[in-house]
Amino acid sequence: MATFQSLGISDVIMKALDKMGFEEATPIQEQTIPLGLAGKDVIGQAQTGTGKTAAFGIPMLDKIDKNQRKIQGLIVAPTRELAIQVSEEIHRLGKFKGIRTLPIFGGQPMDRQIRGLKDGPHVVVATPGRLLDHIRRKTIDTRFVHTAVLDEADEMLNMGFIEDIRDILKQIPEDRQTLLFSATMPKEIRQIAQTLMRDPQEVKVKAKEMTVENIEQHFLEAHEKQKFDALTNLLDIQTPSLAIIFGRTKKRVDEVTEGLQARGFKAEGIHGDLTQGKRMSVLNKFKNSRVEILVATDVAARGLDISNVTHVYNFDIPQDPESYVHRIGRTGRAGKTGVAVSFITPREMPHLHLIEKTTKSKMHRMQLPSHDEAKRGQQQLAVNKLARAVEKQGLDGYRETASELLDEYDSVTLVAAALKIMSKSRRQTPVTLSSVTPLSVKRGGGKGKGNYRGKGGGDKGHNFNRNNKGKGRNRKFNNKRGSNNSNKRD
Ligand SMILES: Nc1ncnc2c1ncn2[C@@H]1O[C@H](COP(=O)(O)OP(=O)(O)OP(=O)(O)O)[C@@H](O)[C@H]1O
Ligand SMILES: [Mg+2]
Repeated sequence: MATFQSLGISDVIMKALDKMGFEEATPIQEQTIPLGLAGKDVIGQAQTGTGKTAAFGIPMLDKIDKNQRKIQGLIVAPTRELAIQVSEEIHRLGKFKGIRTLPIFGGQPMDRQIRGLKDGPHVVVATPGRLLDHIRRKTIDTRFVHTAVLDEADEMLNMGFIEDIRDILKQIPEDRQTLLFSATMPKEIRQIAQTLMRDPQEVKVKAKEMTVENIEQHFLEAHEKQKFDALTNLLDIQTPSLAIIFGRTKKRVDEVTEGLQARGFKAEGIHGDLTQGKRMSVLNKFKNSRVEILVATDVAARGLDISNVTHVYNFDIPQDPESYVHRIGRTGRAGKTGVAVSFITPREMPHLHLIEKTTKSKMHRMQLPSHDEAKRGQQQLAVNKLARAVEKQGLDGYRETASELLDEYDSVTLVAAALKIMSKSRRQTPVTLSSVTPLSVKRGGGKGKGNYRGKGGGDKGHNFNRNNKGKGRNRKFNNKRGSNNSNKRD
Protein backbone atom coordinates (compact mmCIF):
# COMPACT_ATOMS: atom_id res chain seq x y z
CA MET A 1 0.00 0.00 0.00
CA ALA A 2 1.68 3.26 -1.04
CA THR A 3 1.28 6.45 0.86
CA PHE A 4 0.97 9.55 -1.27
CA GLN A 5 4.13 10.94 0.36
CA SER A 6 6.21 8.34 -1.43
CA LEU A 7 4.92 9.43 -4.86
CA GLY A 8 6.65 12.82 -4.98
CA ILE A 9 3.48 14.93 -4.88
CA SER A 10 3.85 18.63 -3.92
CA ASP A 11 2.79 19.69 -0.42
CA VAL A 12 -0.01 21.94 -1.63
CA ILE A 13 -1.70 18.98 -3.33
CA MET A 14 -0.91 16.69 -0.42
CA LYS A 15 -2.87 19.13 1.72
CA ALA A 16 -5.89 18.73 -0.58
CA LEU A 17 -5.62 14.95 -0.49
CA ASP A 18 -5.59 15.06 3.28
CA LYS A 19 -8.66 17.32 3.33
CA MET A 20 -10.44 14.94 0.94
CA GLY A 21 -9.68 12.09 3.33
CA PHE A 22 -7.44 10.14 0.97
CA GLU A 23 -4.94 8.27 3.12
CA GLU A 24 -3.32 5.77 0.78
CA ALA A 25 -2.90 5.73 -2.98
CA THR A 26 -4.87 3.13 -4.94
CA PRO A 27 -2.91 0.79 -7.23
CA ILE A 28 -3.59 2.86 -10.36
CA GLN A 29 -2.54 6.03 -8.55
CA GLU A 30 0.59 4.41 -7.15
CA GLN A 31 1.61 3.09 -10.58
CA THR A 32 0.79 6.14 -12.76
CA ILE A 33 1.33 9.29 -10.69
CA PRO A 34 5.15 9.01 -10.69
CA LEU A 35 5.10 8.50 -14.49
CA GLY A 36 2.79 11.49 -14.90
CA LEU A 37 4.95 13.64 -12.66
CA ALA A 38 7.94 12.65 -14.81
CA GLY A 39 6.11 14.10 -17.84
CA LYS A 40 5.46 10.76 -19.53
CA ASP A 41 2.43 10.02 -21.71
CA VAL A 42 0.40 7.35 -19.91
CA ILE A 43 -2.35 4.89 -20.85
CA GLY A 44 -3.87 3.86 -17.52
CA GLN A 45 -6.37 1.03 -17.14
CA ALA A 46 -7.89 0.02 -13.81
CA GLN A 47 -11.22 -1.23 -12.59
CA THR A 48 -14.18 1.07 -12.05
CA GLY A 49 -14.21 3.07 -8.83
CA THR A 50 -10.49 2.82 -8.11
CA GLY A 51 -9.43 6.47 -8.35
CA LYS A 52 -8.44 7.11 -11.97
CA THR A 53 -9.58 10.76 -11.74
CA ALA A 54 -6.98 11.61 -9.10
CA ALA A 55 -4.46 9.43 -10.96
CA PHE A 56 -4.54 11.80 -13.94
CA GLY A 57 -5.55 14.92 -12.03
CA ILE A 58 -2.63 15.04 -9.62
CA PRO A 59 0.23 15.05 -12.18
CA MET A 60 -1.64 17.57 -14.32
CA LEU A 61 -2.26 19.92 -11.38
CA ASP A 62 1.32 19.57 -10.16
CA LYS A 63 2.60 21.04 -13.44
CA ILE A 64 0.22 24.01 -13.59
CA ASP A 65 1.69 27.48 -13.07
CA LYS A 66 -1.01 29.14 -11.00
CA ASN A 67 0.20 32.64 -11.89
CA GLN A 68 -0.36 32.03 -15.57
CA ARG A 69 -4.13 32.52 -16.02
CA LYS A 70 -4.20 30.43 -19.19
CA ILE A 71 -5.77 27.02 -19.81
CA GLN A 72 -2.91 24.60 -19.13
CA GLY A 73 -4.86 21.39 -18.50
CA LEU A 74 -7.63 20.11 -20.79
CA ILE A 75 -9.70 17.03 -19.86
CA VAL A 76 -12.24 15.53 -22.29
CA ALA A 77 -15.09 13.32 -20.99
CA PRO A 78 -18.00 11.65 -22.83
CA THR A 79 -20.97 13.04 -20.93
CA ARG A 80 -22.06 16.32 -19.34
CA GLU A 81 -22.58 14.77 -15.92
CA LEU A 82 -19.10 13.29 -15.99
CA ALA A 83 -17.52 16.58 -17.14
CA ILE A 84 -19.13 18.34 -14.17
CA GLN A 85 -18.13 15.57 -11.73
CA VAL A 86 -14.50 15.46 -12.90
CA SER A 87 -14.30 19.26 -12.78
CA GLU A 88 -15.46 19.17 -9.16
CA GLU A 89 -12.90 16.49 -8.20
CA ILE A 90 -10.09 18.44 -9.93
CA HIS A 91 -11.27 21.58 -8.12
CA ARG A 92 -10.98 19.74 -4.80
CA LEU A 93 -7.53 18.42 -5.66
CA GLY A 94 -6.25 21.87 -6.77
CA LYS A 95 -8.00 23.84 -4.06
CA PHE A 96 -4.99 24.86 -1.97
CA LYS A 97 -2.97 25.63 -5.09
CA GLY A 98 -5.62 28.13 -6.15
CA ILE A 99 -6.38 26.29 -9.39
CA ARG A 100 -9.49 27.41 -11.25
CA THR A 101 -11.44 24.78 -13.16
CA LEU A 102 -14.34 25.19 -15.60
CA PRO A 103 -16.68 22.49 -16.96
CA ILE A 104 -17.78 23.04 -20.59
CA PHE A 105 -20.65 20.94 -21.93
CA GLY A 106 -23.69 21.04 -24.21
CA GLY A 107 -27.07 22.13 -22.93
CA GLN A 108 -25.60 25.12 -21.07
CA PRO A 109 -25.81 28.66 -22.61
CA MET A 110 -22.70 29.48 -24.69
CA ASP A 111 -22.41 33.06 -23.41
CA ARG A 112 -22.18 31.83 -19.82
CA GLN A 113 -19.29 29.59 -20.82
CA ILE A 114 -17.63 32.39 -22.82
CA ARG A 115 -17.69 34.52 -19.68
CA GLY A 116 -16.24 31.60 -17.71
CA LEU A 117 -13.46 31.16 -20.26
CA LYS A 118 -12.63 34.89 -20.12
CA ASP A 119 -12.22 34.48 -16.36
CA GLY A 120 -8.94 32.61 -16.96
CA PRO A 121 -9.45 29.00 -15.78
CA HIS A 122 -6.29 26.87 -15.49
CA VAL A 123 -8.19 23.61 -16.23
CA VAL A 124 -11.14 23.00 -18.53
CA VAL A 125 -13.13 19.74 -18.39
CA ALA A 126 -15.25 19.43 -21.52
CA THR A 127 -17.46 17.21 -23.62
CA PRO A 128 -16.09 17.01 -27.19
CA GLY A 129 -18.96 18.58 -29.10
CA ARG A 130 -19.20 21.78 -27.10
CA LEU A 131 -15.42 22.06 -26.85
CA LEU A 132 -15.19 21.98 -30.66
CA ASP A 133 -17.85 24.71 -30.84
CA HIS A 134 -15.64 26.96 -28.72
CA ILE A 135 -12.53 26.05 -30.73
CA ARG A 136 -14.28 26.88 -34.02
CA ARG A 137 -15.63 30.16 -32.60
CA LYS A 138 -12.18 30.91 -31.16
CA THR A 139 -13.74 31.52 -27.76
CA ILE A 140 -11.24 29.16 -26.14
CA ASP A 141 -7.45 29.56 -26.15
CA THR A 142 -5.71 26.16 -26.17
CA ARG A 143 -2.22 27.45 -27.08
CA PHE A 144 -0.89 27.00 -23.54
CA VAL A 145 -2.31 23.54 -22.84
CA HIS A 146 0.57 21.34 -21.65
CA THR A 147 -1.51 18.38 -20.42
CA ALA A 148 -4.39 16.75 -22.32
CA VAL A 149 -6.46 14.00 -20.69
CA LEU A 150 -9.00 11.64 -22.27
CA ASP A 151 -11.12 10.22 -19.47
CA GLU A 152 -13.11 7.08 -20.47
CA ALA A 153 -10.53 7.06 -23.24
CA ASP A 154 -11.78 3.98 -25.08
CA GLU A 155 -15.15 5.63 -25.43
CA MET A 156 -13.51 8.86 -26.60
CA LEU A 157 -11.56 7.02 -29.28
CA ASN A 158 -14.57 5.02 -30.43
CA MET A 159 -16.21 5.71 -33.78
CA GLY A 160 -18.67 8.13 -32.19
CA PHE A 161 -16.04 10.55 -30.94
CA ILE A 162 -12.72 9.79 -32.66
CA GLU A 163 -12.93 12.49 -35.36
CA ASP A 164 -13.84 15.16 -32.80
CA ILE A 165 -10.94 14.06 -30.63
CA ARG A 166 -8.49 14.25 -33.53
CA ASP A 167 -9.74 17.78 -34.34
CA ILE A 168 -9.36 18.80 -30.71
CA LEU A 169 -5.86 17.39 -30.29
CA LYS A 170 -4.75 19.24 -33.46
CA GLN A 171 -5.44 22.49 -31.56
CA ILE A 172 -3.17 21.52 -28.69
CA PRO A 173 0.62 22.01 -28.82
CA GLU A 174 2.47 18.92 -30.10
CA ASP A 175 4.85 18.87 -27.13
CA ARG A 176 1.95 18.27 -24.76
CA GLN A 177 1.72 15.44 -22.25
CA THR A 178 -1.23 13.13 -23.04
CA LEU A 179 -2.93 10.92 -20.44
CA LEU A 180 -5.57 8.33 -21.33
CA PHE A 181 -7.53 6.50 -18.64
CA SER A 182 -10.39 3.98 -18.57
CA ALA A 183 -11.57 0.78 -16.94
CA THR A 184 -11.71 -0.86 -20.37
CA MET A 185 -9.23 -0.54 -23.24
CA PRO A 186 -9.83 -2.86 -26.22
CA LYS A 187 -6.72 -3.66 -28.27
CA GLU A 188 -7.78 -1.73 -31.36
CA ILE A 189 -8.39 1.37 -29.24
CA ARG A 190 -4.96 1.00 -27.69
CA GLN A 191 -3.48 1.04 -31.20
CA ILE A 192 -5.28 4.28 -32.08
CA ALA A 193 -4.11 5.78 -28.82
CA GLN A 194 -0.50 5.08 -29.70
CA THR A 195 -0.82 7.29 -32.82
CA LEU A 196 -1.95 10.25 -30.69
CA MET A 197 0.73 9.93 -28.01
CA ARG A 198 4.51 10.02 -27.62
CA ASP A 199 5.95 6.76 -26.40
CA PRO A 200 3.11 6.20 -23.91
CA GLN A 201 3.76 4.15 -20.79
CA GLU A 202 1.01 1.52 -20.53
CA VAL A 203 -0.16 0.73 -17.03
CA LYS A 204 -2.84 -1.91 -16.47
CA VAL A 205 -3.61 -2.68 -12.86
CA LYS A 206 -3.33 -6.46 -12.57
CA ALA A 207 -6.69 -8.02 -11.79
CA LYS A 208 -8.08 -11.45 -12.55
CA GLU A 209 -11.35 -9.89 -13.65
CA MET A 210 -12.15 -6.78 -15.61
CA THR A 211 -14.96 -6.08 -13.19
CA VAL A 212 -14.60 -5.21 -9.53
CA GLU A 213 -14.35 -8.28 -7.32
CA ASN A 214 -16.49 -6.69 -4.59
CA ILE A 215 -19.52 -6.69 -6.94
CA GLU A 216 -21.75 -9.80 -6.75
CA GLN A 217 -22.81 -10.49 -10.34
CA HIS A 218 -26.08 -12.37 -10.97
CA PHE A 219 -28.26 -13.01 -13.99
CA LEU A 220 -31.95 -13.79 -14.23
CA GLU A 221 -33.31 -15.63 -17.27
CA ALA A 222 -36.77 -14.28 -18.16
CA HIS A 223 -38.94 -13.83 -21.23
CA GLU A 224 -39.41 -10.23 -22.31
CA LYS A 225 -42.97 -10.27 -20.95
CA GLN A 226 -41.87 -11.49 -17.52
CA LYS A 227 -39.09 -8.96 -17.02
CA PHE A 228 -41.00 -6.06 -15.48
CA ASP A 229 -42.82 -8.14 -12.86
CA ALA A 230 -39.56 -9.94 -12.11
CA LEU A 231 -37.86 -6.54 -11.67
CA THR A 232 -40.45 -5.21 -9.22
CA ASN A 233 -40.50 -8.48 -7.29
CA LEU A 234 -36.72 -8.41 -7.08
CA LEU A 235 -36.72 -4.79 -5.92
CA ASP A 236 -39.17 -5.77 -3.14
CA ILE A 237 -36.98 -8.67 -2.10
CA GLN A 238 -33.58 -6.92 -2.30
CA THR A 239 -34.92 -3.53 -1.06
CA PRO A 240 -31.92 -1.57 -2.52
CA SER A 241 -31.27 1.72 -0.74
CA LEU A 242 -29.95 3.26 -3.98
CA ALA A 243 -30.26 1.47 -7.34
CA ILE A 244 -29.56 2.22 -10.99
CA ILE A 245 -31.58 0.35 -13.64
CA PHE A 246 -30.22 0.44 -17.21
CA GLY A 247 -32.54 0.27 -20.23
CA ARG A 248 -31.49 0.05 -23.83
CA THR A 249 -33.38 3.05 -25.24
CA LYS A 250 -34.77 6.37 -24.03
CA LYS A 251 -38.31 5.12 -24.65
CA ARG A 252 -37.60 2.05 -22.58
CA VAL A 253 -36.27 4.22 -19.76
CA ASP A 254 -39.42 6.35 -19.82
CA GLU A 255 -41.70 3.29 -19.80
CA VAL A 256 -39.87 1.48 -17.01
CA THR A 257 -39.80 4.69 -14.96
CA GLU A 258 -43.55 5.22 -15.39
CA GLY A 259 -44.23 1.56 -14.60
CA LEU A 260 -42.18 1.70 -11.40
CA GLN A 261 -43.86 4.94 -10.32
CA ALA A 262 -47.28 3.35 -11.01
CA ARG A 263 -46.30 0.55 -8.60
CA GLY A 264 -45.23 2.97 -5.88
CA PHE A 265 -41.46 3.01 -6.32
CA LYS A 266 -39.56 6.31 -5.91
CA ALA A 267 -38.02 6.16 -9.39
CA GLU A 268 -36.95 8.79 -11.95
CA GLY A 269 -35.40 8.45 -15.40
CA ILE A 270 -32.42 10.10 -17.07
CA HIS A 271 -31.41 10.12 -20.74
CA GLY A 272 -30.25 12.42 -23.51
CA ASP A 273 -33.68 13.73 -24.50
CA LEU A 274 -34.13 15.48 -21.16
CA THR A 275 -33.18 19.13 -20.83
CA GLN A 276 -29.87 19.78 -19.09
CA GLY A 277 -31.71 21.24 -16.12
CA LYS A 278 -33.90 18.13 -15.78
CA ARG A 279 -30.85 15.82 -16.07
CA MET A 280 -29.10 17.76 -13.30
CA SER A 281 -32.12 17.79 -11.02
CA VAL A 282 -32.81 14.06 -11.44
CA LEU A 283 -29.16 13.25 -10.74
CA ASN A 284 -29.07 15.51 -7.69
CA LYS A 285 -32.26 13.98 -6.28
CA PHE A 286 -30.69 10.55 -6.73
CA LYS A 287 -27.40 11.65 -5.11
CA ASN A 288 -29.36 12.99 -2.13
CA SER A 289 -31.42 9.76 -1.97
CA ARG A 290 -34.66 11.70 -2.54
CA VAL A 291 -35.10 9.22 -5.39
CA GLU A 292 -34.18 5.60 -4.64
CA ILE A 293 -34.12 4.31 -8.20
CA LEU A 294 -32.49 5.95 -11.20
CA VAL A 295 -33.58 4.46 -14.53
CA ALA A 296 -31.01 5.34 -17.20
CA THR A 297 -29.69 4.73 -20.66
CA ASP A 298 -25.94 4.42 -21.07
CA VAL A 299 -25.67 8.17 -20.52
CA ALA A 300 -25.13 7.17 -16.88
CA ALA A 301 -23.01 4.09 -17.56
CA ARG A 302 -19.52 5.55 -17.31
CA GLY A 303 -17.62 7.38 -14.62
CA LEU A 304 -20.48 8.63 -12.46
CA ASP A 305 -19.31 8.43 -8.90
CA ILE A 306 -22.39 8.30 -6.71
CA SER A 307 -21.47 6.91 -3.33
CA ASN A 308 -23.77 4.30 -1.79
CA VAL A 309 -25.26 2.91 -5.00
CA THR A 310 -25.94 -0.57 -3.66
CA HIS A 311 -27.49 -2.25 -6.71
CA VAL A 312 -27.23 -2.05 -10.52
CA TYR A 313 -29.83 -3.80 -12.67
CA ASN A 314 -29.31 -4.40 -16.40
CA PHE A 315 -33.00 -4.52 -17.30
CA ASP A 316 -31.73 -4.77 -20.86
CA ILE A 317 -28.29 -6.32 -21.19
CA PRO A 318 -25.88 -4.00 -23.05
CA GLN A 319 -24.60 -4.73 -26.55
CA ASP A 320 -20.97 -4.12 -25.60
CA PRO A 321 -19.09 -6.10 -22.96
CA GLU A 322 -17.27 -2.86 -22.10
CA SER A 323 -20.55 -1.18 -21.37
CA TYR A 324 -21.37 -4.04 -18.97
CA VAL A 325 -18.15 -3.38 -17.02
CA HIS A 326 -18.87 0.34 -16.72
CA ARG A 327 -22.55 -0.03 -15.90
CA ILE A 328 -22.06 -2.42 -12.98
CA GLY A 329 -19.09 -0.30 -11.89
CA ARG A 330 -21.56 2.34 -10.68
CA THR A 331 -21.75 0.17 -7.56
CA GLY A 332 -18.93 -1.43 -5.58
CA ARG A 333 -16.85 1.76 -5.75
CA ALA A 334 -13.82 2.68 -3.70
CA GLY A 335 -13.68 -0.73 -2.12
CA LYS A 336 -17.34 -1.02 -1.17
CA THR A 337 -19.42 -4.09 -2.03
CA GLY A 338 -22.27 -4.02 -4.58
CA VAL A 339 -24.85 -6.23 -6.31
CA ALA A 340 -25.46 -6.40 -10.09
CA VAL A 341 -28.33 -8.33 -11.70
CA SER A 342 -28.74 -8.71 -15.47
CA PHE A 343 -32.06 -9.72 -17.04
CA ILE A 344 -31.45 -12.06 -19.95
CA THR A 345 -34.03 -13.44 -22.38
CA PRO A 346 -33.39 -17.06 -23.48
CA ARG A 347 -32.15 -15.96 -26.93
CA GLU A 348 -29.65 -13.56 -25.31
CA MET A 349 -27.87 -16.31 -23.36
CA PRO A 350 -24.98 -16.55 -25.89
CA HIS A 351 -24.43 -12.82 -25.37
CA LEU A 352 -24.21 -13.35 -21.64
CA HIS A 353 -21.45 -15.88 -22.18
CA LEU A 354 -19.64 -13.46 -24.49
CA ILE A 355 -19.69 -10.84 -21.74
CA GLU A 356 -18.43 -13.32 -19.15
CA LYS A 357 -15.65 -14.42 -21.49
CA THR A 358 -14.62 -10.88 -22.40
CA THR A 359 -14.66 -9.55 -18.86
CA LYS A 360 -13.37 -12.80 -17.33
CA SER A 361 -16.12 -12.58 -14.72
CA LYS A 362 -18.73 -15.15 -13.78
CA MET A 363 -22.40 -14.29 -13.34
CA HIS A 364 -24.43 -16.51 -11.03
CA ARG A 365 -27.91 -17.64 -12.08
CA MET A 366 -30.76 -16.33 -9.93
CA GLN A 367 -34.22 -17.88 -9.94
CA LEU A 368 -37.19 -15.78 -11.08
CA PRO A 369 -38.49 -14.14 -7.89
CA SER A 370 -42.12 -14.94 -7.10
CA HIS A 371 -44.74 -12.47 -5.98
CA ASP A 372 -44.95 -14.27 -2.62
CA GLU A 373 -41.23 -13.81 -2.10
CA ALA A 374 -41.69 -10.12 -2.94
CA LYS A 375 -44.44 -9.83 -0.35
CA ARG A 376 -42.21 -11.53 2.21
CA GLY A 377 -39.45 -9.11 1.28
CA GLN A 378 -41.71 -6.18 2.02
CA GLN A 379 -42.81 -7.78 5.29
CA GLN A 380 -39.17 -8.26 6.23
CA LEU A 381 -38.68 -4.50 5.87
CA ALA A 382 -41.57 -3.96 8.29
CA VAL A 383 -40.16 -6.59 10.67
CA ASN A 384 -36.79 -4.82 10.67
CA LYS A 385 -38.48 -1.50 11.44
CA LEU A 386 -40.44 -3.04 14.33
CA ALA A 387 -37.31 -4.73 15.70
CA ARG A 388 -35.42 -1.43 15.56
CA ALA A 389 -38.27 0.34 17.35
CA VAL A 390 -38.19 -2.29 20.12
CA GLU A 391 -34.40 -1.97 20.49
CA LYS A 392 -34.60 1.81 20.58
CA GLN A 393 -36.98 1.63 23.62
CA GLY A 394 -39.00 4.73 24.47
CA LEU A 395 -42.22 2.74 24.27
CA ASP A 396 -43.62 3.57 27.69
CA GLY A 397 -46.15 6.01 26.31
CA TYR A 398 -47.64 3.24 24.17
CA ARG A 399 -47.80 0.39 26.67
CA GLU A 400 -51.19 1.24 28.16
CA THR A 401 -52.89 1.43 24.77
CA ALA A 402 -51.09 -1.77 23.73
CA SER A 403 -52.41 -3.74 26.69
CA GLU A 404 -55.94 -2.36 26.10
CA LEU A 405 -55.67 -3.58 22.51
CA LEU A 406 -54.49 -6.99 23.74
CA ASP A 407 -57.68 -7.20 25.83
CA GLU A 408 -59.60 -6.96 22.55
CA TYR A 409 -57.46 -8.93 20.06
CA ASP A 410 -54.93 -11.76 20.28
CA SER A 411 -51.26 -10.79 19.82
CA VAL A 412 -50.73 -12.58 16.47
CA THR A 413 -53.70 -10.80 14.86
CA LEU A 414 -52.48 -7.48 16.15
CA VAL A 415 -48.92 -7.94 14.90
CA ALA A 416 -50.26 -9.23 11.54
CA ALA A 417 -52.34 -6.06 11.23
CA ALA A 418 -49.29 -3.92 12.05
CA LEU A 419 -47.21 -5.76 9.46
CA LYS A 420 -49.96 -5.32 6.87
CA ILE A 421 -50.14 -1.59 7.50
CA MET A 422 -46.36 -1.22 7.45
CA SER A 423 -45.54 -3.29 4.38
CA LYS A 424 -46.14 -1.72 0.99
CA SER A 425 -48.91 -3.60 -0.70
CA ARG A 426 -47.41 -3.28 -4.14
CA ARG A 427 -50.17 -2.32 -6.45
CA GLN A 428 -49.93 -4.92 -9.20
CA THR A 429 -50.83 -2.21 -11.69
CA PRO A 430 -50.60 -3.92 -15.06
CA VAL A 431 -47.62 -2.51 -16.95
CA THR A 432 -46.93 -3.31 -20.59
CA LEU A 433 -43.65 -2.23 -22.12
CA SER A 434 -43.24 -1.83 -25.86
CA SER A 435 -40.91 -4.43 -27.29
CA VAL A 436 -37.26 -3.59 -27.90
CA THR A 437 -35.29 -4.81 -30.86
CA PRO A 438 -33.50 -7.91 -29.61
CA LEU A 439 -29.71 -7.74 -29.37
CA SER A 440 -27.82 -8.73 -32.47
CA VAL A 441 -26.32 -11.63 -30.61
CA LYS A 442 -23.04 -12.89 -32.05
CA ARG A 443 -23.67 -16.64 -32.19
CA GLY A 444 -20.98 -18.90 -30.74
CA GLY A 445 -19.64 -16.26 -28.43
CA GLY A 446 -17.66 -14.51 -31.12
CA LYS A 447 -14.96 -12.06 -30.12
CA GLY A 448 -16.23 -9.15 -28.18
CA LYS A 449 -14.89 -5.81 -29.28
CA GLY A 450 -12.26 -6.02 -26.64
CA ASN A 451 -9.89 -8.87 -26.11
CA TYR A 452 -9.10 -8.52 -22.51
CA ARG A 453 -5.92 -10.21 -21.47
CA GLY A 454 -6.70 -10.47 -17.79
CA LYS A 455 -3.43 -11.33 -16.07
CA GLY A 456 -3.55 -14.21 -13.59
CA GLY A 457 -3.74 -13.43 -9.86
CA GLY A 458 -4.88 -10.18 -8.42
CA ASP A 459 -2.94 -7.68 -6.43
CA LYS A 460 -2.13 -8.30 -2.80
CA GLY A 461 -4.90 -7.25 -0.45
CA HIS A 462 -5.38 -3.59 -0.66
CA ASN A 463 -6.90 -1.45 2.06
CA PHE A 464 -7.26 2.18 1.54
CA ASN A 465 -8.94 4.27 4.16
CA ARG A 466 -10.53 7.62 4.02
CA ASN A 467 -10.15 9.49 7.35
CA ASN A 468 -13.28 11.22 8.55
CA LYS A 469 -12.20 14.56 7.06
CA GLY A 470 -13.12 13.44 3.56
CA LYS A 471 -16.39 14.94 2.44
CA GLY A 472 -17.86 14.06 5.87
CA ARG A 473 -17.85 10.40 4.89
CA ASN A 474 -15.62 8.02 6.72
CA ARG A 475 -15.30 5.58 3.88
CA LYS A 476 -13.29 2.51 4.74
CA PHE A 477 -12.17 0.98 1.50
CA ASN A 478 -11.29 -2.67 1.74
CA ASN A 479 -10.35 -3.35 -1.76
CA LYS A 480 -9.17 -6.93 -1.50
CA ARG A 481 -8.13 -7.21 -5.08
CA GLY A 482 -6.18 -4.66 -7.05
CA SER A 483 -8.00 -2.25 -7.52
CA ASN A 484 -11.63 -1.57 -16.89
CA ASN A 485 -18.05 1.30 -27.41
CA SER A 486 -19.88 2.50 -27.59
CA ASN A 487 -23.51 2.50 -26.97
CA LYS A 488 -23.87 5.84 -28.57
CA ARG A 489 -24.39 8.15 -25.67
CA ASP A 490 -27.68 9.96 -25.53
N1 LIG B 1 -6.71 7.20 -2.73
C1 LIG B 1 -8.02 7.33 -2.45
N2 LIG B 1 -8.47 7.16 -1.18
C2 LIG B 1 -9.78 7.29 -0.89
N3 LIG B 1 -10.75 7.59 -1.80
C3 LIG B 1 -10.35 7.74 -3.08
C4 LIG B 1 -8.99 7.64 -3.47
N4 LIG B 1 -8.90 7.87 -4.81
C5 LIG B 1 -10.17 8.11 -5.22
N5 LIG B 1 -11.03 8.01 -4.19
C6 LIG B 1 -12.51 8.17 -4.27
O1 LIG B 1 -12.99 6.96 -4.87
C7 LIG B 1 -14.14 7.24 -5.69
C8 LIG B 1 -13.92 6.67 -7.10
O2 LIG B 1 -12.92 7.44 -7.74
P1 LIG B 1 -13.02 7.73 -9.34
O3 LIG B 1 -14.37 8.26 -9.67
O4 LIG B 1 -11.82 8.53 -9.72
O5 LIG B 1 -12.91 6.24 -9.91
P2 LIG B 1 -12.66 5.78 -11.41
O6 LIG B 1 -11.55 4.80 -11.37
O7 LIG B 1 -12.51 6.99 -12.29
O8 LIG B 1 -14.02 5.02 -11.73
P3 LIG B 1 -14.75 4.83 -13.17
O9 LIG B 1 -13.94 3.79 -13.92
O10 LIG B 1 -16.11 4.37 -12.83
O11 LIG B 1 -14.71 6.16 -13.85
C9 LIG B 1 -14.30 8.76 -5.69
O12 LIG B 1 -15.29 9.10 -4.72
C10 LIG B 1 -12.95 9.29 -5.21
O13 LIG B 1 -13.07 10.53 -4.52
MG1 LIG C 1 -13.57 7.75 -13.83
